[in-house]
Amino acid sequence: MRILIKGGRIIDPVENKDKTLDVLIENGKISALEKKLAADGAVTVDASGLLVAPGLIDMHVHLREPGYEAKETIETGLKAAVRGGFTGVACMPNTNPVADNQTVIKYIIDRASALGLARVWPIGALTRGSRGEQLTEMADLKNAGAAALSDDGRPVAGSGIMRRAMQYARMVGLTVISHCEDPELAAGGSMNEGFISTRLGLKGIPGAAEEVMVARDIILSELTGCPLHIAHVSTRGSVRLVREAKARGLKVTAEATPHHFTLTDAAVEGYNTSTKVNPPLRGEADVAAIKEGLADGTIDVIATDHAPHTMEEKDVEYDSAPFGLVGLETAVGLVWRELVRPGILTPAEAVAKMTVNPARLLGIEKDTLRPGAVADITIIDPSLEETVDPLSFASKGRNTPFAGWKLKGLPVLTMVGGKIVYSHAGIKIL
Ligand SMILES: NC(=O)N[C@@H](CC(=O)O)C(=O)O
Ligand SMILES: [Zn+2]
Ligand SMILES: [Zn+2]
Repeated sequence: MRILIKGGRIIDPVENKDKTLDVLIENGKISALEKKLAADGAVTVDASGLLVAPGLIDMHVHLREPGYEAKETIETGLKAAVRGGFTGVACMPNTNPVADNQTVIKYIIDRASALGLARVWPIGALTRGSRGEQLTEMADLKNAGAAALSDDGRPVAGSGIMRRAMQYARMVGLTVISHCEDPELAAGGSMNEGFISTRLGLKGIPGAAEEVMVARDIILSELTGCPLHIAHVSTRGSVRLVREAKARGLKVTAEATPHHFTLTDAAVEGYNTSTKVNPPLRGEADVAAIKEGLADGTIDVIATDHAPHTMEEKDVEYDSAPFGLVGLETAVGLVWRELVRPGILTPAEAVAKMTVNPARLLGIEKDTLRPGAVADITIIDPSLEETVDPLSFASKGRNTPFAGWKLKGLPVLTMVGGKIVYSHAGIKIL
């Protein structure tokens, strides 16, 4: 099987490339990258006017299987991933049972590879049952294929256990991904603490609930030498703490989600439970700081924190709804709307935050379009515009705050290992 992608603008942040070239794919690999390639008998994709990037990676996804298949399965989650332009995702361990042992990690890997959609890198739990009490067998998790360690979904409340977790994670060579939330400061809250929470009569979660833990984990990363990645940064103070940590040369990285750089807590007015997410949507100064952090490199990664829930679970009073919103199928459109078109990031910078940067953190090689590389490729049409329709999602989750939004700049083809796993109806394949 040979595929020729013709006339696209190649964006390869690793090779520092941004120019119009043809790409030939043979036997699952990129075999040539040149001007005006000819390949008789090859399937040809007309990519004129389109961007051809290394396959996008979303390093923060909740696939929900095993245990919560009513919310999502590995299959529906990966269908959503490829439809969103992602050739690979890292999935969080807050399943049932928790991914705190080899069996669950291996199950996820086997199930995903049998599907042949996007690649999956499971993240193992830091503590047993993510209960924050006893460490997991981290070396076993790594041997089974865990790409990083996290108790995401729950904060690690105790500083002592977090310190020991980082010591062991460092020994086995895995990054710790931290969901930074002080449980006492956040207790009972369902949205950002501020003027709007007061007006809506909802209990707030202060930015400080995140920031005290970001500060703590940076201090523990320095103490232990363990690489630390801060999940879903939502406040100006967190951005500042990460910036300072980097300036001091610490091994600290961070991610931001599309919802946190697009929406403020004003979106909660109307009590749409699809705006209920942890950490909560924050204020305007926070959104501005996240954009600044993305632009100046403080925030290395864009990740969705795709968190599907059923309609029944979300169709309740705001304060009793579960936290989380889906993101896989709106991510690229929001990146283009909020970051690329306004000039906050170049296309290559945006692509780097969704390819090589998360890949390096997870210890994955595939992140380039250089000949010889595995053909994981995402094609984006910067001028394609569509209205977000949750009913058309491949995900089981319909819980998006972006329903009805017009997004421009969308993925149109996703290729994994030389196989086209998603293509938009509008793309020309001959
Ligand atoms: N982000 C969320 O609001 N929810 C996530 C958990 C998490 O990412 O902490 C979930 O698993 O539903
Ligand atoms: Zn989290
Ligand atoms: Zn999460």
